[in-house]
Amino acid sequence: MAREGKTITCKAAVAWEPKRPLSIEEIQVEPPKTGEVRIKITDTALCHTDAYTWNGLDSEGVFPCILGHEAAGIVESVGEGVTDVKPGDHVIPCYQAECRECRFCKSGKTNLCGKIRDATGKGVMFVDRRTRFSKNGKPIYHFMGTSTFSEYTVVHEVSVAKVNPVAPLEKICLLGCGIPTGLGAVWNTAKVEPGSTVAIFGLGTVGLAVAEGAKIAGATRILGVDTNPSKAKTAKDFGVTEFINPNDYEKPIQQVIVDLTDGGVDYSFECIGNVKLMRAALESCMKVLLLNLLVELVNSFIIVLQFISNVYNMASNFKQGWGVSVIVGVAPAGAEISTRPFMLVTGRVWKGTAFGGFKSRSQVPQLVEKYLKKDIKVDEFITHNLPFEDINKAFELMHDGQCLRCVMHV
Ligand SMILES: NC(=O)c1ccc[n+]([C@@H]2O[C@H](COP(=O)([O-])OP(=O)(O)OC[C@H]3O[C@@H](n4cnc5c(N)ncnc54)[C@H](O)[C@@H]3O)[C@@H](O)[C@H]2O)c1
Ligand SMILES: N[C@@H](CCC(=O)N[C@@H](CSCO)C(=O)NCC(=O)O)C(=O)O
Ligand SMILES: [Zn+2]
Ligand SMILES: [Zn+2]
Repeated sequence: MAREGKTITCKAAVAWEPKRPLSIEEIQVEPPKTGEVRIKITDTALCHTDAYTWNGLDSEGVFPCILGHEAAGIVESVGEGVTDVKPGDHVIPCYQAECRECRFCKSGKTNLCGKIRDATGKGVMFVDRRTRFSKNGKPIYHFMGTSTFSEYTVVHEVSVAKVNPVAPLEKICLLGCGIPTGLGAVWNTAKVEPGSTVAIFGLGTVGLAVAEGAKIAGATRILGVDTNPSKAKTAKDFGVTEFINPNDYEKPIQQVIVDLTDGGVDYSFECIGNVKLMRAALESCMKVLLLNLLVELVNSFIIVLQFISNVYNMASNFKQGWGVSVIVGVAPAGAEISTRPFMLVTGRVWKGTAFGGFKSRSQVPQLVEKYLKKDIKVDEFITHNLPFEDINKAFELMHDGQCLRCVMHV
């Protein structure tokens, strides 16, 4: 409390420039201004997107900056006008804001908020377009409005989800990005229904959360695609029913999936960030050929009841369209997707998702409650724990394909 209103000097992992190892530095963190909250970060994990920006692949990347956006902590102090949280509250900083007042928030059509997005994209705070971080007077920019690779960070009130203090911060930090993204891609964006067939490209935390979400939604076949053979066992634990390594096949991966599933899947999810695989995911979706339908009909005459049931199923397939493919992965700056327009004309639907379509301040606390009731997995995604000082090792672990999530205790 004694630090309230004063600049704090603390440790942070600074990204001075792309690809240069993060450097643990003593930095200055200014007090929060109007509508802002200063948080003591207790635990932070590394998401692939941090590595992506650090690699210089993000068109919005501003350096020097403090990366990190999957974390939990305790409110240290609040700026003027902040009413939603107070010092001592347990919180998850969210990279997607929810102001509940802007056109986007009120639309009911998106989980994205327009209020502070422009400022967070430029690495500054909304109220004065300046950064709260510096080292000996040199500004250090914010990242995704969160910058959790620091003992203390300043975020906008509209980006703070207040959570049940009973929940362990060292676990629920993961609910700041990867897990909600995967679950929400299935539940909110694709709206997978029971009995569906699903294909997931990329079995990192996001892809495995998609698998878990699909299993909970009642999908009966869940195909998991990854070039890392060691993912086969983990994938099964998260609900994947068939593991596919594209390197084991001569054919393009979409053909492998179409052949395995009698025409394609109902839903596919790209969780890698590779535009070629985004195309493959779309083209893995169901194509119902007229010939298939005729064969089905002939077979159906065998038993009248079966006929009625098959006709009903086919009719519902028509109503549902022929497959929804959701882009979750974040592609490098400048990359573009392509496919034959015919793929869409004949019924496939291409969608994308940010934070799984969840409204951050309202729904992250609900996900924490789900975790406490053991309705969703979280602990199982934590494969490594490291002291904050070893943050560069977390990047190496992710690069080597050895880890799902590495939590750093700050
Ligand atoms: N849209 C969103 O809101 C959102 C949120 C979080 C993460 N992301 C993005 O989702 C993606 C996944 O994130 P993550 O943290 O799970 O990453 P991760 O690095 O842990 O997992 C990626 C997986 O893809 C596999 N892979 C890589 N190249 C492959 C290939 N050519 N074929 C098949 N498999 C391949 C890897 O082996 C790994 O298992 C990233 O692009 C990340 O930036 C998006
Ligand atoms: N800044 C990049 C795009 C990065 C991106 O797409 N981020 C995802 C979240 S990744 C979380 O790990 C996202 O939600 N985007 C929507 C948003 O940032 O508002 C670029 O400029 O291409
Ligand atoms: Zn808003
Ligand atoms: Zn993330």
